[in-house]
Amino acid sequence: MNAFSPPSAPILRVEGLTVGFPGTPESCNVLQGVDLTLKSGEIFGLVGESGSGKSLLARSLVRLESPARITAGTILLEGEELCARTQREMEPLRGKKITLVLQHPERAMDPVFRMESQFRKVWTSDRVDARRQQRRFLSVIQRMLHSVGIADARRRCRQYPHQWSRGMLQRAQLVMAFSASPAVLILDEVTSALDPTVCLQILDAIMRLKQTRHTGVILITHDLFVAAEICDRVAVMHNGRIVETGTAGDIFRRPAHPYTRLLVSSTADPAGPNAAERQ
Ligand SMILES: Nc1ncnc2c1ncn2[C@@H]1O[C@H](COP(=O)(O)OP(=O)(O)OP(=O)(O)O)[C@@H](O)[C@H]1O
Repeated sequence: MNAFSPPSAPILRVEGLTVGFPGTPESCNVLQGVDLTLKSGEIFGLVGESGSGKSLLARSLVRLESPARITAGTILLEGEELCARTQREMEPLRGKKITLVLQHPERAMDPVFRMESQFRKVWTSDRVDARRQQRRFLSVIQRMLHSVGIADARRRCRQYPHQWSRGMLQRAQLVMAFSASPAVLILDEVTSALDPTVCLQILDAIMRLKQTRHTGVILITHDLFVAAEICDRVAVMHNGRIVETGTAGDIFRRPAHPYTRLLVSSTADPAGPNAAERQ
């Protein structure tokens, strides 16, 4: 699936990120000095056991860590430090430069508005050419929906969210997120609880959108098959730390850390039949 090599410019650099909940001792910080870099056009997988801190890391990167607190470390987005920003200073960046997409797409939709309106809401932006963008937004959205396998997009846009399946809503959510062309897109368990066919459609949608938009994607997943299939690099989290980072091939075929070995051995051949193609 990874036919395109990612360009090398790092757009996100996280160093020593330490996050804890007030009232708990420092030794119990949920994130304990996380380091990672993300390049433009790269899909970076984040795997690890439940409770290892993946979702808290995702929320911290968009500075929605509350009630937890960042106590140390830096988050550099295109060279800009995010940890020093107030919530108000973060608002212009969220959804535009850095976006977080969560598991339940139906919760992201307003049930009383047609899908067209849902798309229009995220399309409204402070871009210089916003007015012209508004005029052609429907045709662009329809083209993007078509590219992620949603046919008859014109009719579909006139429908309400409850008339779309969960898999379609998940793809709609991805189209919304990618349509703002953020530098960084964090996807937290977006393929969970979907049947395998829909899951493949979502993965294909992520690949197509990142290739056309050159977005750097952090993909959080419990599914090692998903990570092996789609990610350029994979990081393994354990007890609030990234214990190992490497290409999907390295992580799944030659795991170095004992926890990674345990994780991989508990899943039947996550490297899968396509592993050789990724080498
Ligand atoms: N209010 C809180 N006070 C203290 N600890 C908390 C609080 N909320 C969450 N935690 C802890 O934060 C840790 C990290 O949770 P997080 O949801 O980030 O894990 P995760 O790796 O995403 O798990 P999963 O894969 O199950 O979603 C958990 O161990 C959880 O117990």
